[in-house]
Amino acid sequence: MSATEKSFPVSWEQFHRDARALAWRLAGARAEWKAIVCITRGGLVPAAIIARELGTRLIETVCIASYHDYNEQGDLKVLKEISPALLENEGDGILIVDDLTDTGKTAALVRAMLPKAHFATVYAKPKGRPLVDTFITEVSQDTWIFFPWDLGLTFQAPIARGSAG
Ligand SMILES: O=P(O)(O)OC[C@H]1O[C@H](OP(=O)(O)OP(=O)(O)O)[C@H](O)[C@@H]1O
Ligand code: HPA
Ligand SMILES: [Mg+2]
Repeated sequence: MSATEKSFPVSWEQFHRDARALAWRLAGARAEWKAIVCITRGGLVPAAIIARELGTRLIETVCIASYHDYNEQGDLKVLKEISPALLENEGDGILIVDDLTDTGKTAALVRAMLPKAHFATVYAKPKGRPLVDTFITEVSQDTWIFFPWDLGLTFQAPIARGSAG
């Protein structure tokens, strides 16, 4: 991915609110989803919240890794594929969930596995946006989203001291 200049830190409360907002939209898109396929690891957290809101009990994972060192994307590696039972009818009625789409490479790979599934992410950047059916918040391509599970409480330098700290 390209160099990121801005940061968008997300608290647990904000993530919960945004994932719940996504669930509201998905509830309006279809009466019932056959299953949720979540893209690990980031998709596990919104998938749990959405499954709770929509009453979905069948949850599958597709395990993909690509960002190895902070914001450096390497080759996409599929560590675990989707169960063949869920690949029937090209994924019609299946909901794919991830935390975000950035370049769209992960979304394109999973979309090819389930072409008729509905793809939902909590956050989207412009390059990935066309690959997603439903999302909540868009941030610019040069923004890095910091998820609550990657953050801790640290001292913040006063604004008057400037970025030098
Ligand atoms: O649109 P893209 O540029 O493909 O990037 C988006 C993907 O990158 C992150 O996953 P990552 O591969 O870092 O693994 P993780 O979910 O285990 O953190 C994120 O959770 C998305 O799945
Ligand atoms: O902006 C991001 N934040 C966290 N993980 C990511 N993986 C790709 N882009 C991002
Ligand atoms: Mg991921």
